[in-house]
Amino acid sequence: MTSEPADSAFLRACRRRPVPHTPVWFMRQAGRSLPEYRAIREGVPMLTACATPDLVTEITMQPVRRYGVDAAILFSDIVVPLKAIGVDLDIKPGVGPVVAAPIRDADAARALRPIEPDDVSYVTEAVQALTKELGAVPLIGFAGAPFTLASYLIEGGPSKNHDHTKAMMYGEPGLWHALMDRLTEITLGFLRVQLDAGVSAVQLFDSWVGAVSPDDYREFVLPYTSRIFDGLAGLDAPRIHFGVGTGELLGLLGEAGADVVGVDWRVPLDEAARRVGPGKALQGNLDPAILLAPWEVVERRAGEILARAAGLEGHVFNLGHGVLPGTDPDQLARLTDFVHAASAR
Ligand SMILES: Cc1c2[nH]c(c1CCC(=O)O)Cc1[nH]c(c(CCC(=O)O)c1C)Cc1[nH]c(c(CCC(=O)O)c1C)Cc1[nH]c(c(C)c1CCC(=O)O)C2
Repeated sequence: MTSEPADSAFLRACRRRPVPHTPVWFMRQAGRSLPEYRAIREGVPMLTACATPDLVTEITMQPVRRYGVDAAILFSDIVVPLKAIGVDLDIKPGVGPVVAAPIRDADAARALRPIEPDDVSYVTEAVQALTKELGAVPLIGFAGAPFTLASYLIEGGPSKNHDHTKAMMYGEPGLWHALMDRLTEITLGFLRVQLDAGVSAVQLFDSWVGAVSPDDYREFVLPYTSRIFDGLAGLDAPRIHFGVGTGELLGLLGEAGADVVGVDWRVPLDEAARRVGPGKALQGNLDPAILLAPWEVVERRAGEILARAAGLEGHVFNLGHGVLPGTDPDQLARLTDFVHAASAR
């Protein structure tokens, strides 16, 4: 039995140390797939829930109790720090973040001020309560990466092609870099608040960055993600970097400086390891849609992922993206047990 997060299989795998079993957690493990989540959220808007420490604590704990996953992830959202510094936005059920006045000019970009710990005191409070309640189970903090935040701010909401975002990137590079610079400071500030409060690891979600080419990533995104990981170096807390559709960017994600690279389901883990390069642990990468198939299919596919990961120095089992709301929680419970048993050494 371990008693400190420091000895946990999750943190050991992130650091590429030997583990008793492959650790597992699920992106969006807290959320609509859980009946106890739907019950507690009834009548409470998403951003209100994120700003209420008791609710954050309870919702974060729900999947830990139910599944026995190897890590908890703070219940929050990538737009919480933007709301906290005064951006007029909301999270619409079934849609996602919606921004009242999309940012398309320099004045609007200049209005984005750095975040102070007092802006998100509810996050500090929730993290402190959670680290007590979790005991030996590590808590992952997170933030949205500048590109993904920029996309929501510039488009005004979810977007398929990120047209306005790219129009600014290519057409007004000065404005783009000024906006990314501010978002980098906000992201760093929000992650530091969580680290100061006691999270054991952090994940940077650059969910939509798969929309750009490698050359454009290097010019328009890499300077900022690198600055974030450099700013969090030497802290003892592993840094995870995740995006969707990043097959062609994996080498650059490795360059950005995280300890762990999250991989979606499009690239097998052994091939992902070659693309990311040496010295990194990998996280992933079951297609969340597979959980909608019968258990026998889930088991076979999860076994294939463990086999692909067998030669890696550090592997954290996860999905390639978040749990789909229609997922049967029993599938996730069985999957957690299966990964633990099949990887036991
Ligand atoms: C792009 C992004 C967002 N938010 C997030 C990302 C990056 C991860 C990813 O790529 O999925 C990050 C996020 N959002 C949420 C978490 C909680 C922690 C977890 O369990 O993983 C995390 C890590 C809670 C949430 N964030 C949101 C929900 C659903 C809100 C609800 O339950 O009403 C949850 C549980 C809302 C949200 N917020 C966002 C979207 C796309 C949505 C879904 C909209 C919908 O389908 O209703 C923006």
